[in-house]
Amino acid sequence: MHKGTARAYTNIALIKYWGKKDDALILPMNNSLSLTLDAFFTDTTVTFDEQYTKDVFYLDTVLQDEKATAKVSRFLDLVREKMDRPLFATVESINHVPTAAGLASSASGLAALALACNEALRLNLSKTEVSRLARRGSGSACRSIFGGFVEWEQGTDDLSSFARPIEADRFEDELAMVFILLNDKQKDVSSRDGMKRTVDTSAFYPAWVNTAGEDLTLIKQAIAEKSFTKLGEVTEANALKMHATTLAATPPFTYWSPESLRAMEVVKSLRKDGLECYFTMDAGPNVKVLCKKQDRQQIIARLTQEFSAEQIICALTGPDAHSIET
Ligand SMILES: O=C(O)C[C@@](O)(CF)CCOP(=O)(O)OP(=O)(O)O
Repeated sequence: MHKGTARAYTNIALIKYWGKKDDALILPMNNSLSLTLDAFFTDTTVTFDEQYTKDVFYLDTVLQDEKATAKVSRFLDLVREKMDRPLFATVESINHVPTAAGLASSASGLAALALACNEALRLNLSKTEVSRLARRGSGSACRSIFGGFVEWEQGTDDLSSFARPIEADRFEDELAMVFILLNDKQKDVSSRDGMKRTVDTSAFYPAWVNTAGEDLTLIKQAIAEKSFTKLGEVTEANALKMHATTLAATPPFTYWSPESLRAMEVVKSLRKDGLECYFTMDAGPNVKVLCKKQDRQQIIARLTQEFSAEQIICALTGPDAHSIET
């Protein structure tokens, strides 16, 4: 029996990954850059055992169905390629994410699974190699191997596509991200399906790829200069451009709900009142507010006038993924 447990944290992209150059290897069209956060993380235990006759997957102690287990098995097959004697495994993931949140925890989940496999099988993979492995599970997961600011180098093949931490002289410690959780009934298009439809059909998509490269340069300058204004402006603009591509897809779609739009307007009015903050959004209706750590209490106070307290969750920057003793 080979057992390992690891913890990995959620990351939110400031420069988005939105579109694959290679679906099978999960190679992106552009580099992305994210901030790893401390408030949401996944603990994953993987146990490989000669006795097991199939892969089994528990998420938050609930036995998962065929489809969810198949996704984990596809990932485990990558690990089994590295084993002299391939074994089946039991995977147990606990998401420390508010369940009502509907927050995508696939990034922290797959990152934790990759690191847990490295521990269980004593593969002695470097963090870069674990990031590369996690990428094969879910693109954004490769960024959750590292804490703070992280850049995913798009690369040109499996070997050259992985994430690396960005040295920022602890600028990340001056920041906070306040989540506005807007649970909408509508079934969102998954990020995987959404980006595929966009790449395949959206007239706006080529412009997105071009400007994403420029935005990355600008945001790295902002980090180097510790300019929060520049960081926020580029982050907000990049998210708006990414979401604009979905409107020109066939069939068109958007992740924005009426409440998302209201939340974005609230962020703009906070800025007008001198409380500097910027929003970003991913493949769902939730709105994430990037602000200075020192302003977070004032911003939370204003947001709880507009939304209920349980909809507001504050995160600070988070650490590298790491193994944990169970
Ligand atoms: O995180 C970002 O850069 C932006 C997004 O969150 C969406 F806004 C994309 C996440 O995509 P992911 O779930 O990693 O897709 P996969 O590779 O098909 O599994």
